[in-house]
Amino acid sequence: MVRVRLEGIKMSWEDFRLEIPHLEAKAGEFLTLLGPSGCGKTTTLRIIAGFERPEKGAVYFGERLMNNVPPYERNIGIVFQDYALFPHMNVFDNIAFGLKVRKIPRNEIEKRVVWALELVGLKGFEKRYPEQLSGGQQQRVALARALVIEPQVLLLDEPLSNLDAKIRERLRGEIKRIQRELGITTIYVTHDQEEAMAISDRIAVMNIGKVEQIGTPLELYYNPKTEFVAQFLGLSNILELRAVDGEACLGELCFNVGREGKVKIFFRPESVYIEEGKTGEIVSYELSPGRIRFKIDVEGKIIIAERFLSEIPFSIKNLPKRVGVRVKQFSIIG
Ligand SMILES: Nc1ncnc2c1ncn2[C@@H]1O[C@H](COP(=O)(O)OP(=O)(O)OP(=O)(O)O)[C@@H](O)[C@H]1O
Repeated sequence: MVRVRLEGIKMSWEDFRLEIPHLEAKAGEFLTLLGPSGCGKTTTLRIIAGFERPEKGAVYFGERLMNNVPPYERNIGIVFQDYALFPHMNVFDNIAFGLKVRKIPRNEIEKRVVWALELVGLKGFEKRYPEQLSGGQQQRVALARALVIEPQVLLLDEPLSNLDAKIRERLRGEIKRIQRELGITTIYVTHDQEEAMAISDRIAVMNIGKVEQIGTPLELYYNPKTEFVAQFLGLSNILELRAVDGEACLGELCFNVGREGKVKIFFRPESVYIEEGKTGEIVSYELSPGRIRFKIDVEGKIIIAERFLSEIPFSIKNLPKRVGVRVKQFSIIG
């Protein structure tokens, strides 16, 4: 297990600047780089892999400075979005390739390939060719190929984005299980917030070449530091209010903020509770299995609330025009 650390990284293309003063994946950690297309996730991963040389800054694996170590000597396993298997080689040879290059003895290669195939649930597929495999199976082979060399760091660049939703969900569970089992430091790139939340120990949210915030999925979800992070991770309510005597109010809906002046208050729809009362007017609602999402107008501002159907004190057929609104968990951003 090794810690991966970036210090003072700067890199620029014509119309893009990547700037990462400090970013660290702890030893054995599953760290995800999450952000919209073009924010610099892949470039960051390529710098860690050694495919890209930053103009400034340093990459460390443990205490070792890696800047001048070429990719093939960094002992990393990499999986890309498009599998990148060799089409003319069967599964066994695809997985064995990196071991052959390293001149590992034949019997050791066989043992390791069998181990890797079992790890990814593809025992018995040795003789198949990539074209005889589904997308999900091809990606398992790519994962086995990355792991068979026993890398100290695993880098995954959108490995699931070419797969359909069901397989994507199953495979992400397996990637997580394997990562835990091997305890391998893993850096994962995705633009899918749900995937990032499901799979990561910590997430670094990136935007236009910068890391906006890093934290556990729950920290980021409930305590985002910026509007970008709040909005990127899901539906959010953000209210700009003026606090007086430590309290910021929108009509009857008050927040104890412990400060004066302008504040930006953030809360998730599932932190909003609905009760009998007159705080706001129901503008619309949407049903999904077992749940209900309301838009409620409170003093001219729309608040989104989401609850289990069993939690609201009214029948849907008999919803009142006005309801009481309470927010149980909020934070201040900006
Ligand atoms: N070799 C290159 N030459 C010029 N510009 C590049 C190069 N590689 C990346 N870029 C630019 O750097 C920016 C960041 O690209 P990068 O691939 O790191 O983003 P990303 O967050 O991984 O995006 P995506 O999710 O679309 O893959 C983009 O504007 C891209 O066009």
